[in-house]
Amino acid sequence: MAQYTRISGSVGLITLKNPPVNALSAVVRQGIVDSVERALGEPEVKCLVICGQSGKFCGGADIREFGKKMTGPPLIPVFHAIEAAAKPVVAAIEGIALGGGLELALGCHYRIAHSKAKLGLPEVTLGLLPAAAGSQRLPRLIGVPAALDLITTGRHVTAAEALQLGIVDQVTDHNTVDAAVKFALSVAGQSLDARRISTFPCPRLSNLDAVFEAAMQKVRQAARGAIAPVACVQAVRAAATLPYAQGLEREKELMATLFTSGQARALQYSFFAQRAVGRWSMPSGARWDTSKPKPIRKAAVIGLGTMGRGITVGLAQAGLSVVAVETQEKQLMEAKQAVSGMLERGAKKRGVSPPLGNISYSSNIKTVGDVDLVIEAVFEDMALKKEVFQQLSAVCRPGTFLCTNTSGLDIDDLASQTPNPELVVGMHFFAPAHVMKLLEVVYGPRSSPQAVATAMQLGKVIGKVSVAVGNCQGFVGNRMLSPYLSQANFLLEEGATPEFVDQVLEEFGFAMGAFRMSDLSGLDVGWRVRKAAGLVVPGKPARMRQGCRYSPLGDLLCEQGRFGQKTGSGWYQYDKPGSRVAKPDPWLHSFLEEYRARHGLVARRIDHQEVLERCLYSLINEGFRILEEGIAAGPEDIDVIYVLGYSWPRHRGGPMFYADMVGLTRVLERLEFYHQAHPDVPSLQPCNLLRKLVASGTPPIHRWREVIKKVHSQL
Ligand SMILES: CC(C)(COP(=O)(O)OP(=O)(O)OC[C@H]1O[C@@H](n2cnc3c(N)ncnc32)[C@H](O)[C@@H]1OP(=O)(O)O)[C@@H](O)C(=O)NCCC(=O)NCCSC(=O)CC(=O)CCCCCCCCCCCCC(=O)O
Ligand SMILES: NC(=O)C1=CN([C@@H]2O[C@H](COP(=O)(O)OP(=O)(O)OC[C@H]3O[C@@H](n4cnc5c(N)ncnc54)[C@H](O)[C@@H]3O)[C@@H](O)[C@H]2O)C=CC1
Repeated sequence: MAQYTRISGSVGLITLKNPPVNALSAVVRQGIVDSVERALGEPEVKCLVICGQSGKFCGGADIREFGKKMTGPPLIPVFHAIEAAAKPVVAAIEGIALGGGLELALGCHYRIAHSKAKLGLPEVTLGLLPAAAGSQRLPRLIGVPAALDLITTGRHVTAAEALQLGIVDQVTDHNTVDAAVKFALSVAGQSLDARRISTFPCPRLSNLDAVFEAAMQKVRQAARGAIAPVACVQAVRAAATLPYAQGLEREKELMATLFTSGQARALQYSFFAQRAVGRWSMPSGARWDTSKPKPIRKAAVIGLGTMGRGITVGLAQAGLSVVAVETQEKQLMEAKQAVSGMLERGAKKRGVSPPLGNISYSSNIKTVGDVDLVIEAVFEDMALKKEVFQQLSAVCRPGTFLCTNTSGLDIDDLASQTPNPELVVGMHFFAPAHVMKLLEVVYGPRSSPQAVATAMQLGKVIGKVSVAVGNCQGFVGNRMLSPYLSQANFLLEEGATPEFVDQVLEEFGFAMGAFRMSDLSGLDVGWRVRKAAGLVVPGKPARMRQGCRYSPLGDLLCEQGRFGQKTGSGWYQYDKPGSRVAKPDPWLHSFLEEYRARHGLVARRIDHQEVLERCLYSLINEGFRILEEGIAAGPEDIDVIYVLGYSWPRHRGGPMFYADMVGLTRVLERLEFYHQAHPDVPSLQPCNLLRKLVASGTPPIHRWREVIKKVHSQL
């Protein structure tokens, strides 16, 4: 609702009340209309202030209303009524003014912000544009280049930047509503002609075409197929070239296309999914709201390689004390330098001082005796990790949580090395660990709810989106990646090139195709895992293992020392080791031809559809198996992992959402088709849960859990 009160006799105060973020629901919109009307009708009222309850101005349109039947007054006329008011209306912005919230403020005649407030038009991140006149008012207020930046990126700006850009008129460190009331009284009675943004001409640009061409090129490059950023540029162009009323028409037209698009649905699903994963549960019944985390003040990181360094940075930046342990003296020195560099760069960006003093370095594991939690990040070698866990059990004080950053080893096996297996969980970070938002928190059968809650909470403290998953080889993300990469390799055997497979996957929206990604992460990583699993057996019939199809292509490249970018060659060639520019490699093409000839394989023409379907549907099929086994609690968990950890295009929601969009019947049919063609590839065999969902009438994704429960109850 919106509450109307009178203060100081002559100020009408409208308070938006819709927890948690005072979103503009139908009731709130109606409340604003009624309150404005009332204030304008009261002769004693000289001016109005609009604020939000609980220190939050407004989080924008109520996203939960999207896709439902529209009720209540639409936003645009509400904001026009405010702008047209004959008494000054001042927005008192505390906390947030986002999306429709900022558009509401732009409809007001003046804006006062608290110094800690954040403002922005993040609609593009939900697959939309600021269609409550934001795309038309903002360029008129701050000019085209700045508006293009804010609207196409959706970034939030601080109050200080908003003041500098001209979005707000005043910033206060004190009570914002008091400041706004004082300000409103000071301008009461003054002419409002120069305060109605919709009447402003858009500031002229001499190089208008060039500005928009450059903006379009930039968003197309970054968008990876997302349509909203493109529509945002078009809407701002309308503001720059058309009268306000016509610009609004164009904004509406563009919004209509976006609003009903699958991309907007996917992005809005993704928004809620990222919040839903925080409400985790375990098969034991333990849950987020019944398990209390322990506060972590001091942590240790063991192993300062690629991952340990990033994890140390993340912990120190969040204000924790960190003991960073590395046995190799040379590595320790290098790590210290690298970590300090990362902290300094990060601090410079945020305008704070680097928290170098939060970290103590050591080559002796005994120095971790007084920490609350340890994160082990030594080589991916079970024997070594077991040794480290035994050492930790001996030196850590009772109750210390022992976490491992393993990419896929058995958490329970590791836990068995300690007298307190309930304190052991996986904290699987993604590289670079201080940048990537995802954290898989892996519980074993003996992990306590408190250990899971503590790891989830620590993830939050260091700014991660944490997803709780069960223990199995590769957990969720890497396990699903395995059939995807296998299919990519099989396609090479059958006639495709790495360039073609990558092109199709990148056109779909991945930041990198399967082969460019493998070259970046290092081909030796998978090679070691396959060796440990007994799959790399020199001299064995190359293309079958344990009765299943197996491609040794990656192993053969590793045997040649081609580990990817780091060695200057892999699936592609690079100018020098470490270079990032992948170039097609004639050597690789001849190698593939010789390989096919050696194995009697005849190259055939493979089209886009086959590449996409085989790579994606085998990955999705594994996702259904994971749901069936209860390794992930729901499809949202898998989708968040893929969007945040594996560069799955956000505007496609995630693999399970994508399956829902394509249609489960279609996914099942195509998997059946490919499995018939490749009966020796078990990952193409549709799993029971997928069949069950189709048999139960292909319910929409938000109802899959009902069927998953039934699958469990039959086990
Ligand atoms: C606000 C935040 C920054 C807060 O962050 P934090 O404190 O970290 O808390 P969270 O966990 O994120 O959130 C807490 C809680 O709040 C829920 N929530 C947050 N924002 C919203 C919201 N806007 N609506 C509803 N609920 C919200 C969140 O889900 C959490 O709850 P939980 O899920 O239960 O845990 C952060 O939350 C944030 O960034 N929020 C999003 C802000 C945002 O993006 N705002 C923009 C919204 S879109 C908007 O405003 C649209 C417009 O401006 C234009 C609308 C015009 C509409 C006109 C429609 C015309 C259509 C024409 C086509 C017709 C086609 C046809 O013909 O049919
Ligand atoms: N590299 C990646 O992209 C990812 C790796 N991981 C996992 O993280 C772990 C570490 O991987 P990376 O950082 O890539 O390895 P890395 O090879 O870069 O670093 C490992 C470090 O551990 C040190 N070390 C070895 N034994 C030690 C001991 N007993 N005590 C202290 N330090 C010791 C080594 O000297 C080395 O510096 C592995 O389990 C890996 O599977 C997880 C996610 C992503």
